[in-house]
Amino acid sequence: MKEQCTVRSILKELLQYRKELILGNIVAISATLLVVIIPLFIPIIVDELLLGKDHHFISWISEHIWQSDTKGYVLGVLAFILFLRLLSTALSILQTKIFVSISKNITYKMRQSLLWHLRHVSLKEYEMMRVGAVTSKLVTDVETIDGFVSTTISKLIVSALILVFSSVVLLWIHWQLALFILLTNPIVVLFTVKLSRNIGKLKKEENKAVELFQSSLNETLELFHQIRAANKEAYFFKQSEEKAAELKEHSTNYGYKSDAAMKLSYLVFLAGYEVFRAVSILAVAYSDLSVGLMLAIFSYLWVMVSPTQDIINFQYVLATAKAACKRINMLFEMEKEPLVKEEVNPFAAEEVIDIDVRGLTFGYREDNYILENINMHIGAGSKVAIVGASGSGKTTLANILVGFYPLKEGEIFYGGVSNRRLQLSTIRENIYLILQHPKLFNDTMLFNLTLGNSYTMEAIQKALHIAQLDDVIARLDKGLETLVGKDGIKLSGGQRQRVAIARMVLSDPKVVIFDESTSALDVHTEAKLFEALHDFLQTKTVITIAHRLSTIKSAELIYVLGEGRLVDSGTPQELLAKDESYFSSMI
Ligand SMILES: Nc1ncnc2c1ncn2[C@@H]1O[C@H](COP(=O)(O)OP(=O)(O)OP(=O)(O)O)[C@@H](O)[C@H]1O
Repeated sequence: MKEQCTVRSILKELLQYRKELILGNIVAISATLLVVIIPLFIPIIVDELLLGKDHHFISWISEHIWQSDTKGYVLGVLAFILFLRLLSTALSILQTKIFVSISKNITYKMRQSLLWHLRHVSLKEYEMMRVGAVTSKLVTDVETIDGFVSTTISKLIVSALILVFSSVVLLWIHWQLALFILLTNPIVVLFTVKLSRNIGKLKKEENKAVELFQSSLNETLELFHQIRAANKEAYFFKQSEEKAAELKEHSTNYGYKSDAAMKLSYLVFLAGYEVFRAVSILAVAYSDLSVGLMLAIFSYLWVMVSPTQDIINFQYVLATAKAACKRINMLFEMEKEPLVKEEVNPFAAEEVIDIDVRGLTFGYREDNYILENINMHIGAGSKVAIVGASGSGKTTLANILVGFYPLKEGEIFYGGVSNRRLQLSTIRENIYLILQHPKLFNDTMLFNLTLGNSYTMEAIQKALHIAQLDDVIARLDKGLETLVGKDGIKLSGGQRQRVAIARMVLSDPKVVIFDESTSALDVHTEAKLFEALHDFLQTKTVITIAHRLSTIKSAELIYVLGEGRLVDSGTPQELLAKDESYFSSMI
């Protein structure tokens, strides 16, 4: 599906199912025709068997099929009508199966393309994203589209055909009466077009209220631990309750107003129906219309009720679909990561690579630079540290190096290839950033280590050993199969950091960036960890960001950041030799 939701794009998508649509409509039309012809039997039976008027039907049956008395003919026709209804029901079940699978396929594709878009959304968009708002669009709004698609394909053509068929029969029975009925019908449709516009707006407001409620609840549940720690449950749940109350308001508004609008439209139709009935009785009194045919007209008027209502409702469904599309498009409008045509992949080679940063200037907002004119060289296989006061831009620099944000000013060369010629995802695949607060999935320890990739048990054991986790796993009741709880709540901060390190070992990247990744470990465990990591990191380019001297004392080169600028650099010995270096102040 195209990355935009419009009624036109949905209809275009529908055309992909031409064959199924044609088959479904043939089945649907057959199912309807079978029931629509039933009212024709009534006038014939009434006129021929009760009023003695001849329509040549009974005489035809007695001549070609079988001879019987009144009772026999009535029972025979009854059996035939029941058979028609049974057949029609079977066909309409088949029709539903065909149409439901088309509409579900279309909405599945829409969800698929929304998920694809979300997967490629830039980190900047993601940072401001409200999860509840996104899920409500993916669930509620796409469901609204589903309603539109299924109504359109299953009802529109069939309803139109029934109306045409019934009109032809009415014209055949009594053309003056039929013209009167057919010409007054559009008034109902016009009346409903007006009403449906407002209903579309109400639906949009209702879906928006669902979104706000879902966002608020999501956030409250996500941060429940923090909320409880701050003893703020009452405040946050009250907020969700308020959103639920607003949702109630909007749903009530939409629920009863849309129903009232449909009922009003139906009332106008029924009023017309009563008028037509009265006029039909007059037609029997003042023209040659027979009582049997008058009953047939009544039946056909009744046959027309449901398709007319479907066509009326279609306008409401169309209005709500347009509203849902507008909301879905908000997701499609989210900026994606830039697409770069990649010609060379410096990471494809076996060797370890260097990183060269030239004139890097960056701000999360255009008017506020966090990093200014950074130049640094990180040699292939070297061990470099970045230090600086809190807020000086170290994490921002790490995020840029690992390809989280596209660059506007300056360039970074990875193994001699500019970032402008590389997809951000390629950079991320090869450079591993270990965060200070790694996120864990509410799944098993094993899943949190492998993230769904398959590794040999030997590789996993080795990674656990390097990350100083073997004792931790041994103490867990189900070992690697132990569930770690929401965001790894069952593990300590230091254990979570070590899980992230084990993940990195398993993924075996070319470059590793530690961003305060061992800050929660005691100095003794940290030392043991780096000792175990020593051989593994030997062939990799390593960048370490830390506030603690113990973490970076073995670095070959140290860069010092101050308020977004590179203020100093050198070996630990060189920096220590200076009286006023930031590095000296760490001791
Ligand atoms: N995603 C973001 N959007 C907007 N501003 C941000 C974002 N991340 C960080 N900043 C801002 O950028 C500045 C530098 O933050 P950064 O996290 O890079 O510093 P740091 O040196 O790593 O600090 P610390 O040592 O405390 O981790 C801060 O002023 C922060 O408010």
